[in-house]
Amino acid sequence: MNIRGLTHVLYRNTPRNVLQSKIYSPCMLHAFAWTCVMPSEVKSRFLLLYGSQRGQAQSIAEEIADQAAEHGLVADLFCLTNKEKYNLEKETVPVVFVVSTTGDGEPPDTALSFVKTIKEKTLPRNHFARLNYAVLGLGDTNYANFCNCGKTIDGRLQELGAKHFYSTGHADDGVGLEIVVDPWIEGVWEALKKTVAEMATQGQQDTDSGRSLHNTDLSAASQESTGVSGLDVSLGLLKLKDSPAEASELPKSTSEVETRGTQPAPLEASLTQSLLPLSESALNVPALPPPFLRVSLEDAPAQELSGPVLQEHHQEVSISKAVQLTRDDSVKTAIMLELDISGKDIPYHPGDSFDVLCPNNSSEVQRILQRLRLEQQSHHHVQLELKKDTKKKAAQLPGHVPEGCTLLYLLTWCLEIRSVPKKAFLRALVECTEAAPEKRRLQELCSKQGSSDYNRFIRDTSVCLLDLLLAFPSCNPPLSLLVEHLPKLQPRSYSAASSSQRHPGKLHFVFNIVEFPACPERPAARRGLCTGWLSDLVSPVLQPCGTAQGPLAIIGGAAALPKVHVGLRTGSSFRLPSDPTLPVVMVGPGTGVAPFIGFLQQRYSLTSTLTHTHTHTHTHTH
Ligand SMILES: Cc1cc2nc3c(=O)[nH]c(=O)nc-3n(C[C@H](O)[C@H](O)[C@H](O)COP(=O)(O)O)c2cc1C
Repeated sequence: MNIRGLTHVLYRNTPRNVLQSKIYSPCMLHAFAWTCVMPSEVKSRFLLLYGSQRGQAQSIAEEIADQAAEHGLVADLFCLTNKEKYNLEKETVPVVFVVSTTGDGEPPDTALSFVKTIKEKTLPRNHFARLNYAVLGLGDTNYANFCNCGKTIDGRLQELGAKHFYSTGHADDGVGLEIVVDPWIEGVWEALKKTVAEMATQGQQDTDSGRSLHNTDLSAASQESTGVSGLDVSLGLLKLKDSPAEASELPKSTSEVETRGTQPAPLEASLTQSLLPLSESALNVPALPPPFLRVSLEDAPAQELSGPVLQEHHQEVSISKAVQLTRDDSVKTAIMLELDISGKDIPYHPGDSFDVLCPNNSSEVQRILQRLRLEQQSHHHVQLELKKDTKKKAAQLPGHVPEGCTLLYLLTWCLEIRSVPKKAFLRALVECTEAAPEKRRLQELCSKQGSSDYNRFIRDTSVCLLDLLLAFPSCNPPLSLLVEHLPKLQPRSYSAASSSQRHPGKLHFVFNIVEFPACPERPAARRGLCTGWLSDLVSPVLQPCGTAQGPLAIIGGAAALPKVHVGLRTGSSFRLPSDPTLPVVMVGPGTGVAPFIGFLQQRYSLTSTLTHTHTHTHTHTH
């Protein structure tokens, strides 16, 4: 029985709902039938052609040929110069080109004649209509015409009707060929196997339709032989059941086969997935930032630090009061905190702001430790050293990491783990990522071509290191990379919402608990770093006390008042005009009205400003 006959049997015996489900298309049945009748021990071949000046393209092509057997394929490997060995016009298998560029964007000597031939102006537009090919171009971005030979061959084959079966790779010797070459080779096998099968199916269809054109009797005989009776087809993949169908519903045209891509195209781009053209584009990725730190962990007994890294002007103060300003069903929870600054040197004025030193979220720290597989060493002491052979200019030990602090302390109080990773960090993460598609996506995100995806999926959604580690599970960076790339954990600043004249020894500030809802890039919702931490600090001591209009909760007795570290920010010029007769209009969004409360208390010695101002704000912001 021929392929078409077997396809027909499969088709007639496959339930309609299975066919309609798009899981098994008629086209697939056809391809499947082809694989059924193919002798399993015969390896599928493909043609592998290289053009090389100094041997790199040749050795990469040889490497591809060596790996082919592992994938059940065999490569016919030739240098482009050996034209008598191949015939692209008649080729019935996929063709892979590996070509470098030399001189000033010229083809290597061994590819010159091939390029000249395909550039021949007399060639018709459909000259290579049957050709399925992929190009791996080698070049160097330090030269003006990057990968020009690969691009020339690619462009001309397209003009002459050939089709890509796999995206073109442009590898840059300037940053390391392997950045593109390795993932390109890893991905080519799947595409090759599919294309080999599709071309074989196509070849068979062409043969069959050729036969039917020339011999109608043979066609009739073949249709007879496709009757179910007398055939015993048993397949594990498909559950066969009688279901009559017309032979005319079988795929007939070549376009049905050709329009199927080698991989299902994603519908939407995401943090981990790009769309065309980016997914097939050549990438300009930044140079790999040179590593400069050696980080070791020591299990030596030493005093463990606790609390933030303090500077001179930072002081520890108690939270003496907390008032929840909004009701539970409000869009945002607003809280006013009163700090007891009596006896401290914090000479603030309304219009000033001050820093609150907050730690990273402990569960995020734990999850990073887990991902780095360092949970067991969280209390080990971190030793930092500059790499002696580092190529980084003016490399320095990070000043924000205290000597000998523990790993837990480092991640809790020193590094901004929520910071949005810069492109250089993404570039460095590429090197620690195993899976080829993840590697490629990280390359895209740090590349020039992937800039808008970077903005959309990383910067605008405030994606942080942990989000990336979760989205790219085969990315396993060493601790040193985190210390090199994560910036110093910054304090968060708040405006004073009180006047020290009105509240001597006290400092008020107001904040909303910022919620970042879950999104595809960040599957778990999270709260603002400092506001989430502050609300956790006070919530155990908040006691409900609300009336319909008044505050809902207020901090309980003097016991167990939480402490925070703060520092006054100097140099503010945000002040009320000194002329008290001057009318002032104050406009601010939400908790942005905080400094105005201080101004009003200062000027009018108001006591109930907070609630009034808040009510007013509410009206305007919702
Ligand atoms: C003399 C010379 C000229 C080159 N000119 C270019 C060029 O114009 N464009 C480009 O992208 N790469 C250029 N390259 C980089 C090579 O294409 C790249 O190093 C490639 O990996 C070499 O592969 P091969 O050893 O197979 O020739 C040039 C390299 C050399 C040594």
